[in-house]
Parts: sequence; C-alpha cells; structure tokens
Amino acid sequence: MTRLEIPRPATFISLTGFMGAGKSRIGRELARTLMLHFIDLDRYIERRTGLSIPDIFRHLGEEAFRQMEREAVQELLGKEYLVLSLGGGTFVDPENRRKLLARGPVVALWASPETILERTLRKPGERPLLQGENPLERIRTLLEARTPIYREAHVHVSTDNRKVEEVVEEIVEKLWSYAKAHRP
Ligand SMILES: Nc1ncnc2c1ncn2[C@@H]1O[C@H](COP(=O)(O)OP(=O)(O)O)[C@@H](O)[C@H]1O
Ligand SMILES: O=C(O)C1=C[C@@H](OP(=O)(O)O)[C@@H](O)[C@H](O)C1
Ligand SMILES: [Mg+2]
Repeated sequence: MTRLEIPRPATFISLTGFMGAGKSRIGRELARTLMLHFIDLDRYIERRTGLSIPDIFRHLGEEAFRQMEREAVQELLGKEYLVLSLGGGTFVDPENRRKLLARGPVVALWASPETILERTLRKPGERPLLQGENPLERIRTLLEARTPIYREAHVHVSTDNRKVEEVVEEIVEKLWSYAKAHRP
C-alpha cells in the first residue's frame, strides 16, 4: 500500500433512490468521509448544458433529458475515486442500471412518501415530475412503480428521521460488509 492509498470499501460508489431520498446531500458527505471525489449527475448535466433541470424538461422534454443522463453516465463510468449521486430516474433505465451495477457498489436510499413530500416541498419547482395536483399521490404511485428497480441496488439504507451523519455511517458500514462478502 502506498502512502496515498487509504483503506476504503470501494472507489466508485453510486447512489440511487427516489427524489428527496437524500442522494445529493448524502453523496457529498459520503465522499467527504471516504476522501473520494463527488459528482451529482443533475448538476453535471446542468453545467454541461447551461440549463436547469426544470428548463431541460420544459424546453427539450423528458426523453431528451434521459438521453443526456445516459451520455453523462457513460462518461463518468470511466472515472476513479468517485461518489456519483444519480437522479431518481437514472437507475430506471436498464442500460444505466446494468453498467452502474457492474462498475461498483450501488447504494439505494429510502424514505417514506411523507418524508419525500416534506423534503421536496422545500424547493418547489425543482422537480418537474412532482408538479401538478396532489404531489403525495404522485409520489406514492411513482415510488411504488420504481421500488422493484431500486431494490436491485447492492446496499440499502433508510433515511427517514435520521441525521445525515448517521446515514453516512450506516452506508460506510454496509459498504465494508459488501466489500468483504464480494472480495475476489
Ligand atoms: N437525512 C436527512 N434528514 C433531513 N433532511 C435531509 C436528509 N437528507 C437530505 N435531506 C434534505 O432533503 C432535501 C432533498 O435532499 P436531496 O439530497 O436533494 O435528495 P435527492 O438528491 O435524493 O433528490 C434537501 O433539502 C436535503 O438537505
Ligand atoms: O426521479 C426522477 O426521474 C428525477 C429526479 C431528479 O433528481 P433527484 O432524485 O436528485 O431529485 C432529476 O433527475 C429529475 O427531476 C428527474
Ligand atoms: Mg439529487
């Protein structure tokens, strides 16, 4: 081990889960804890295009956004020492899912529909898929449809009523267990 190599459970970690589960927030803290680089896929796409996520949806449409996500995932798979926080729909795409699961551990963050509503209401207008009448119903329906997909992640952590530091600590512990169980 060289001096710069510190023990880490993994060197490429993706975070998935529903909108408001905490991927962006927790990913940044996880990267800090493990001394890894951090990229939030939505912010990466916004920087690349010079457009906000709501503007991409409004002016170019969801399918154009999904294509941008696929391209961004493909570009970032080549990076090393990275925590990558995905958007809530990135892992729904089968091609993204296959590639990310093969690249390194994927962590799914979970939260109840009520927690998701409370967290996403903090910045109304930021999440185009939750606009319109009855957002709680929208969250319930979409979460139910996506649950079997998020279940494909390697590691699962609940974020309901838990501090960011607690969630990060549990992720690190579970990543070590995962690494030990899957050591070549
Ligand atoms: N464990 C947590 N406890 C309380 N608030 C949280 C927690 N994790 C995230 N948040 C807050 O919830 C909101 C949504 O989190 P965010 O990381 O943007 O979710 P995602 O990227 O999964 O959509 C943000 O205001 C964030 O600070
Ligand atoms: O669930 C989704 O399909 C989406 C989630 C968002 O990211 P967050 O999960 O970080 O809010 C963002 O990528 C876009 O609004 C679509
Ligand atoms: Mg996010």
